[in-house]
Amino acid sequence: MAMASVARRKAYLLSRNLSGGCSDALRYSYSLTSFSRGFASGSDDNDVVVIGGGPGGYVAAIKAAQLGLKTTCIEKRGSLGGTCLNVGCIPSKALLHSSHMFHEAKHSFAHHGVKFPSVEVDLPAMMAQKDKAVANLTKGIEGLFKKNKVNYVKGYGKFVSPSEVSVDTIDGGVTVVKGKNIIVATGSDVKSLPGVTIDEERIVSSTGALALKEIPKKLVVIGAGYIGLEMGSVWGRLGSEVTVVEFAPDIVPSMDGEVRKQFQRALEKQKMKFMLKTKVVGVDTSGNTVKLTLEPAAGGEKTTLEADVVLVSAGRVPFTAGLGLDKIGVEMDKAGRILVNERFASNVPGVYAIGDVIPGPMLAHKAEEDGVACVEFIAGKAGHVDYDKVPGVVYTHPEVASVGKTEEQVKSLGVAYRVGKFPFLANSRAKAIDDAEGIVKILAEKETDKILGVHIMAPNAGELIHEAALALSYDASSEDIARVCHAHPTMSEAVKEAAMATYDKPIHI
Ligand SMILES: Cc1cc2nc3c(=O)[nH]c(=O)nc-3n(C[C@H](O)[C@H](O)[C@H](O)COP(=O)(O)OP(=O)(O)OC[C@H]3O[C@@H](n4cnc5c(N)ncnc54)[C@H](O)[C@@H]3O)c2cc1C
Ligand SMILES: NC(=O)c1ccc[n+]([C@@H]2O[C@H](COP(=O)([O-])OP(=O)(O)OC[C@H]3O[C@@H](n4cnc5c(N)ncnc54)[C@H](O)[C@@H]3O)[C@@H](O)[C@H]2O)c1
Repeated sequence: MAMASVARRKAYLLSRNLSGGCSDALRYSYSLTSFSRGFASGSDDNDVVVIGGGPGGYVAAIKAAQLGLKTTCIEKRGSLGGTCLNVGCIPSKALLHSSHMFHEAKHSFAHHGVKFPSVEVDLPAMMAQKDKAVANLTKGIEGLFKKNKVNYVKGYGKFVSPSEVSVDTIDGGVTVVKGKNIIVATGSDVKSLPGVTIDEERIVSSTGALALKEIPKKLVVIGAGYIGLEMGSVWGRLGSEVTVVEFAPDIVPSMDGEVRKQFQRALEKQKMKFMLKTKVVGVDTSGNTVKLTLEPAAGGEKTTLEADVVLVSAGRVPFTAGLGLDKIGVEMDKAGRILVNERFASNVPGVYAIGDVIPGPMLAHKAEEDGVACVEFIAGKAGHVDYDKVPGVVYTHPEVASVGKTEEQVKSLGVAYRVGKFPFLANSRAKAIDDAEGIVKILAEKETDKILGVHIMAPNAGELIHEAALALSYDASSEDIARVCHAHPTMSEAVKEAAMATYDKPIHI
């Protein structure tokens, strides 16, 4: 049965040549031979040991167990879910939602005919709701481990050999966990900036920004990326004056340029200030406020900026401290990322790596896909991840979501293309709910109409993008999307109309 489904998948992948002719068919052919060190049979050894219980690690562990492999997951923080669940995706989305509700209540409800005398923020209650969401979800993963018979060891793991991990357990003991195959899923940590010392009170990383005890009057954010804009939005909505200092000429440099411009305007309307092409060259914490010294990125006259709290969000770096990778000879690149091949195998036989600790987008869903594919390869099955089709979402309001290539990337490839756009101002659902700021933009190959990239700015862009992700994964054309019947009235109709605009004409504009 399993062989039949593998054969079907191989025929499918080869026939479709899915990701631009490179990875899928190739990855499949790797998967036909198991490069793993084999599986445990009756011994105490594990088939798979996973170091790190984040979205990459815990998903890999569950999938490995589901594939019948004896599996142990080692996690040092005492709770599962990694950065994402404990101090990342989930708590930030909880605060984004709560702060959005406050902002709506204060600024939009009356317009909809919903009035009450006053609205105020109860910050401890907001934080408690966030903490409850995190606690429930981390416990949920422990439940999934039990259900799938994944052995869970709480402690700090380090390699003593390519098949043995010594764990300093959180209750003070030491234990050695042996595995035929070991997956490193140790994630990432905040990138520090020279001369800017994070104390998680006045100079905070995202972790501190998720747990401030008071709403800062002035918040300065260093870095206009995902974290800076999301956490800047949270505190801006709650009343902080937010200034974002960005080294590059643009916010979220990886975003489609046209959508980015509209996005920046939307954030500026929400009173977020931007200082682009600017770098922080000094920080003085001696007074009651933090004083930042700034300089144009290209050099020039220095200026100062005061803040009650400074958020350092200038990127993240792979986390491999104390793992002993050098001891077993695992190769890494200059950025400290573990180098792996198409099967997530490092240069050391039996040692694999997934998620934020390897090259690729630092996103939870990408880490999960890595985890599943990695253990499928270990089990001798077909694994599949296409980094060109990983959606990205900035969860501000409006949200910005994209999948595939930006217009700048398409241009640089020299591909002849068409663009179809549709504004939410012409979408009936968006108008009905009075939340119509945004656009859908589709890029398709001129000759074949094959979709190359989709970019959406909309209140719920993070949900809308998956129609596009599916289309891209199936090599669909814009006409394929346009000819699918979309329910009315929905925001999704804007995707259909943008698709119509790509190969022909939209109806409603
Ligand atoms: C504020 C914030 C918001 C984010 N929001 C989103 C979002 O909305 N969507 C999204 O897709 N991504 C988001 N991310 C990124 C996302 O969190 C990461 O891409 C994702 O967590 C990576 O998963 P991972 O499993 O590779 O690593 P991690 O989640 O970092 O997990 C690694 C785990 O390994 C453990 N570990 C490390 N070393 C050892 C060791 N030696 N022994 C034992 N355990 C060890 C760590 O304690 C950690 O729990 C956000 C990140 C931040 C910081
Ligand atoms: N919604 C999401 O999916 C989400 C949310 C949060 C975090 N994340 C992930 O976490 C990672 C880290 O987030 P992040 O926002 O820290 O990084 P980022 O890479 O998204 O953005 C960092 C920004 O800081 C700028 N920068 C770098 N050095 C600087 C300096 N010295 N001065 C001023 N600006 C500087 C960069 O040009 C960039 O715009 C992201 O790569 C993202 O993948 C994802």
